[in-house]
Amino acid sequence: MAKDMTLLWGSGSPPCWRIQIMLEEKQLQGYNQKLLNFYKKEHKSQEVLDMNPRGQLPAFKCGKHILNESYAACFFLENQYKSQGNKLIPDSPDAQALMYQRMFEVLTLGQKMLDLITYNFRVPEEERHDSAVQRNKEALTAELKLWEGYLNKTDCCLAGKEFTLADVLVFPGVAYLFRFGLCSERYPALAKYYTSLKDRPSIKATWPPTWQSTPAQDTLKTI
Ligand SMILES: N[C@@H](CCC(=O)N[C@@H](CS)C(=O)NCC(=O)O)C(=O)O
Repeated sequence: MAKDMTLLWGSGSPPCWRIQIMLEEKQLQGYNQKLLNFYKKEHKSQEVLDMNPRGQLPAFKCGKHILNESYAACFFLENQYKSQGNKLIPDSPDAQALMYQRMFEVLTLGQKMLDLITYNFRVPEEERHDSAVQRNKEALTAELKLWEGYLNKTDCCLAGKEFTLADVLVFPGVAYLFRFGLCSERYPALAKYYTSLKDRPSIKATWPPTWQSTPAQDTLKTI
């Protein structure tokens, strides 16, 4: 069945990584895949646009179904392959409620992270303001404190002891924070979460290849 799936992806992109982790968790190795280069603008190629008119990655096709949103693809795979590989939606109402809550809350964390990390790429030099950077820093710091609090209250994974869909969707963003220099000492619960999951087979097998060959950055080291 995995032979009927195609993933166009970019290295280091959290949304792409989510689908890769999901495919591993569901034992769907052997899918067709193509690693594209953002710097060469390969995500704007006709091949991608045919699957994703926004020219963004991931672009994922499963049989006749195109799923360009990482959340949509992960939910679809969990539902279609419920009994294959790891079950990622817990039955217990407590764990399920926490899983849904955290997986959607991370969209806010992701936005605040990108507001700061991508500021210089997005905003032309003459329009940049130190005060805007400072505001972005403060917003991200406040958000990270919330996540520290959440992770201090759980055992290992976001919704309890079991690895769930929330971890598939959130872990790549947390890894991205550390890739951009988040300080483990100032954010010990996030660091513990990152360390405890980074060697999970589905995550290790899909670690962004460009992160292995290029040095980490220090954009977030002062927050
Ligand atoms: N909502 C999408 C987000 C996809 C997305 O933002 N992809 C980024 C890479 S992380 C991209 O392709 N950016 C290039 C662009 O927008 O031109 C998802 O979660 O799948």
